[in-house]
This record gives sequence, structure tokens and C-alpha cells, in this order.
Amino acid sequence: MSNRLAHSFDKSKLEAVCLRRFFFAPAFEIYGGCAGLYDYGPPGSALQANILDAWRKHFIIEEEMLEVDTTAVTLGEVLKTSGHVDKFTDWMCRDTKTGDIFRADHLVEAVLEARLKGDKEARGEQQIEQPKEDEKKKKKKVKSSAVKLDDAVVQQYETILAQIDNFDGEELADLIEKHSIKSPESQNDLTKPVEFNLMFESSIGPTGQVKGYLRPETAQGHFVNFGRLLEFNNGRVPFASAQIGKSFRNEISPKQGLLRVREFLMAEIEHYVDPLKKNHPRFNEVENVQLQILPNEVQVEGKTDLTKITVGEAVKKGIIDNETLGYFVARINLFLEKIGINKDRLRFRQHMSNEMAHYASDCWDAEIHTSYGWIECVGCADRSAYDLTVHAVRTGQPLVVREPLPEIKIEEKWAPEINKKKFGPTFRANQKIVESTIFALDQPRLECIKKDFDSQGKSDIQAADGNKYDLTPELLTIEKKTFKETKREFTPNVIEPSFGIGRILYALLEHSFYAREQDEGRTVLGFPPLVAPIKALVVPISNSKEFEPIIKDISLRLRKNGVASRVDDSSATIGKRYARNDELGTPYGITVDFATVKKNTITLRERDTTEQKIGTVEQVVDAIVKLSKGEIEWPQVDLPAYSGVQDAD
Ligand SMILES: Nc1ncnc2c1ncn2[C@@H]1O[C@H](COP(=O)(O)OP(=O)(O)OP(=O)(O)O)[C@@H](O)[C@H]1O
Repeated sequence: MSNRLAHSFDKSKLEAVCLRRFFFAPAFEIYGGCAGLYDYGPPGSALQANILDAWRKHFIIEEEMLEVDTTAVTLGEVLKTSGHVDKFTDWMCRDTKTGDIFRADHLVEAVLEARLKGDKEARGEQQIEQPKEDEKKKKKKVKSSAVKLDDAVVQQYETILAQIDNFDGEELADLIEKHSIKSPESQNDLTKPVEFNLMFESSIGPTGQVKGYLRPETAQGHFVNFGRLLEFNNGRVPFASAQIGKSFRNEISPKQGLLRVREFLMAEIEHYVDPLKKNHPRFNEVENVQLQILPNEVQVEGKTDLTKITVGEAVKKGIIDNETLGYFVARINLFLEKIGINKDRLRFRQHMSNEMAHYASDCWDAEIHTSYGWIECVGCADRSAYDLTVHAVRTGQPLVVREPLPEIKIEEKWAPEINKKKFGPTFRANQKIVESTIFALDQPRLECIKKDFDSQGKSDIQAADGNKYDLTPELLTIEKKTFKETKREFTPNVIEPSFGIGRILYALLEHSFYAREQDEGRTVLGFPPLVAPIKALVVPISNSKEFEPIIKDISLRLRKNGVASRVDDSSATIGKRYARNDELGTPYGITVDFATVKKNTITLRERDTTEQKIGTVEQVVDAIVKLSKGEIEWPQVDLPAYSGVQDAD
């Protein structure tokens, strides 16, 4: 935009605007605050509500998804089955003397990045920014100093950084030792990384017997309701469930404002699809969407070069695993652009093998570039049949789709049969879980157990509770039987786009923030009208009584059309009043003056161009309504241009 000061982004100015205008602020601030918890004020809440409204329309309504609203307090057993109790962890290490705590992968990343920065400075390629006064006071900040590194070391660091999400605890311990990484502030040694579970644990009810957790994601609430959702959808896939709700993670070291917090809003979609039919009926609508991607093999080479490609090509070349996953990647891209994310600062990064959950077959993160670097804002994973399978095995509920076959199929299959007299007394309380595990076994595994019985007289299985159980032919028999199949039964695969709304909102604040070339570099939040907290500002030229009924009438007309507006009848100059609202991102301003009283005409100002047009009250309100709904854009407003203040005669 010509009006924008080039390279004008200044994080400290944005932070000041966010606080001054109460977009968000530390929670419990008057008590000194609490790390990782934030409250949103009026414009922040409205911005979030508008992003969510756009999200509901773009996904839930457009795709006819089934919306759910499930509890945040979650039964411990559910999260044990999903694997969160055992595996939802990050690696944590401590300063051996001060006890300061760090998230190990983030610390390695910060130290190596600082060393590379120092190397660039020593080579004269980059100047190290001097920390501002308030930053100097912040503890634990990793500082850079101008030290030249060997070329081989630079290459090594770059390779490590490109794969930083890929390391487990042992590997992080090796990196810390090999590269002499110390506690940043004290330079003391660090302990070996240990696992820290990120869930907030509690108990449900007064007995203390029922374990519960605050959910770390909304997904499990969808899966445990799969049976009902499937029935709601007449027993057919594909379909998707969607949910907007709070999630909670006890992050080791919350930082970067809204980007890593302990309570945040998620919007998650679980799309259930036949594993044999991962094509998507609407793929043709998105196949020409242009993406910037970073496939995993590029990262393995230690590179971060982006490839520009259409989603159609990416699926065709097998870079993105299947059409349904590609469809969602494209729809995420379109959504983020629609709400105002700069498409040049948006990329899709593929997960590397260790980074991806063992059951996932492919995963792409939508990462948005901010002053903190590239930040994952949406995860989009093909989770295969993992979630539904583990819950089905644990509960004995068949979370499957039964599809009529075109013709009856006669098949010989291995079939287990349990000897109830011996099975119950042997497994006692675990009988149900062992039995459901056996009946969920596939044909090759059943055949394997049968062979073990014949050769060794015993075998074993790992049940859904993670324990091993011994099996003998006295407890169950496995024989081939003939089955007449009229239905095909399968567990759907799940494609999961998972949005962190706070991260998207913050990235949008950064991408929208600019300073004007004129007006002493006054700052503006250039939100698209669709998400702007307030769409129109109504400013009377003075506080003359004559304007009151007109202002009331304009406000009422806007309200009736669902357009959020505000009247600023303070005594500040019109310029000052507009400037205040530029900081709130209000895209349109209406000026009421004495000509309005006589001629029913008002002027309409657009925030980014500061251009003005003139029309009757009805014409201007109609234009604002259309602009706010995204039906037209500013150049299409068919009203004469205007400069200055109206003449009253
Ligand atoms: N602590 C957090 N604060 C704010 N948003 C978060 C946080 N953790 C996750 N999210 C958001 O939820 C989305 C889905 O969560 P997911 O479990 O995929 O994140 P993650 O891979 O654990 O994130 P990270 O690696 O950054 O910790 C993320 O893309 C992100 O937008």
C-alpha cells in the first residue's frame, strides 16, 4: 500500500498499541500476572469472534460439518487410551546450580541461532541488534556475540536447526554435550533432559478416585462421540465433525506473548474418510490454489528453500499424501488469506518422520512468518485409524462403518473363540480389555497366534492398556471358518486440521500493523473489513444537538444490518479521532456535518487509502454493509470522490 512506510514494523510499538487499546493483556495483571495466561479486551475479543465467525462459515457451513461442543474436563481413562497420559510430553532440563528450567529443544535452538547470528556479525554480513533497555532486564535471554565459526560448524548448526523438532531426549542430551550448550544467563551446566507431561491434572468429584485432566486438545471429545455422529450422518462417511473450544497445556516455558500460552482457543476438524477412498469430491475446486511448501526431504538436507506449487501438482507428484489431505491444506491456505494473513509469509511445512506421531501417515503445518520467525499456527495431519481403533479396543464399542457390499462375498477367515470358563478366572478384572483386543486383531496377527499355539502351545498379545497378556489354546481357539459377508466393515481414517486461534490472531496483528508515510508515522492496524473489530466510526464534526438524531439514525441502520459501529463525539479534532480508530483497525469512517442536516449527505473515509467518497445516508450505509460482508471492495463503491469537509449550502 503506497500509504505505508516501508519496513515500518516495530514490535515494541505493536505491543504498546495492543496494551493501550486493550487487545489483550496479562491475566491477573494487578496481582503481578501469571506466565502464559492472557485476557482479551474489547477489540481483541471482537477480532477473535470475527475470526471464528469467518472460520465457521468457511469450514462448518461451507463443508456441512457436524459441530460439537464437548467438555474441557476430560476423564483420565480417555486420555490414557489416546496416549496423552504417557506421551504428551516435552523435554525439560535445569540449570544445575540455579535450578532455572528450560524446554530443551527450544534452548538448543536459541543457542545455535545466536551463534549463527554472531558468526554473521563476525563475517560482517549482519549487525547484531542491541537489546532494548527492558529486554536487558529479562532473564534467560540467549545473547549473541560476534564469533566466527568454521564453515563445517555453520553447516552442522543449520542442519540441526532445520530438524529441531525431530530430536528425542537422548539426542537432545547429545547435542547439549557435543555443542557445549550451557544455561544462558549463568553459563552453568545443564541436567540431562527429562520428560514433562503438559497436561493439567485434577480429580473429578470429592472422592479423589476419578482422575481427570483439562483437555490438551479438543479432538478426543470428537472421537468418543463418533458412534453418535456416524448415526447422525446416516451411517456414511466421509463427513467431518468440528469444534471450537479452549485447550490447556502446562507449557514448560511460556513465551512470545500469545504464541505459547497455557490456555488457548482451538478450532479443530476431524474428517472421517474411507481408508481406501482418500480422493475428495471437491478437490477440483482447489487444485489450482498456489502453495509455498517445505517438504521433509528438503529439511533433512538442512535447507529451508520454499517451493511454489499448486496443490493439484503436490498431490499428483505424491508430495502431499492424498487428495483429502491436499484439499484441507488448500482450504486452510484460502482461509488464512481471507482473514488477512500475508500469503508471502505463509508456508506449509511437512513433518519429518520422528516429529510425526507414529500412527500418522502425513502431516503438514501451516506456518506463518512473524517477528519471532516461522510459527506453526495450524497442524493438518492424516492420523490414520489410530484414535478410533484405540478407543474401540479400550471400550469394546465398535467404532466402525458398515457398508453394504455390491454382492455377497464368501470368505474363509481365522476366527477366535473364547473358552469362557477359563478366560474369566484367568484374566479377572482385565477380561474385557483382553477380549476386545483379541477380537480387534487382524487376520495376519490371528494366524501368527495360531501358529504359536501349534508350535509352542502359547502366545501373547499387547492389550489396549499397554500390558502384555499370555494366551494358551485352553483359553481360546483359533480356527478357519467360512463367512458370508454382506457388509464391508472398516475403521475410518481421520484427517485433522487443528487451528490455534490465538497464534493466528497474533500473526494477523503483526501482518496488519503499519505506520503511515504521512501523519508523523501514525500506526494503523489494517485488518480486512471481514474481521475488523469495529467496521465503522461515526464522527460528528462538532457536538451540535442537530447531529444527534442523524447519528442515532445511522447507528440504528448499521446495527440492523449487524455492522458493529462506534460513535466518537469527543472534542478531539477529526484527524485525532480517525487516528485513534486507525489503531483499532476500523476500516471506515463517516463524517456528519451541517450539510448532512440540510442535504442528507455524509462522507465515507477508507482507512488505508484515506480516500473519501460522498453519498446520502442510505447510499453510504448500504456501501458499508456490503464492504463489511466482503460483497464489494473499496474501489467498487460507486460514489463520487470527495476531499475536505462538506459545504453546508
Ligand atoms: N501453547 C500454545 N499456545 C498457543 N497455541 C498453541 C499452543 N500449543 C499449540 N497451539 C496451537 O494449537 C495448534 C495445534 O496443536 P499441536 O498439538 O499440533 O501443536 P504442537 O505441535 O504441540 O505445537 P508446538 O510444537 O508449537 O508446541 C498449533 O498449530 C498451534 O496453533
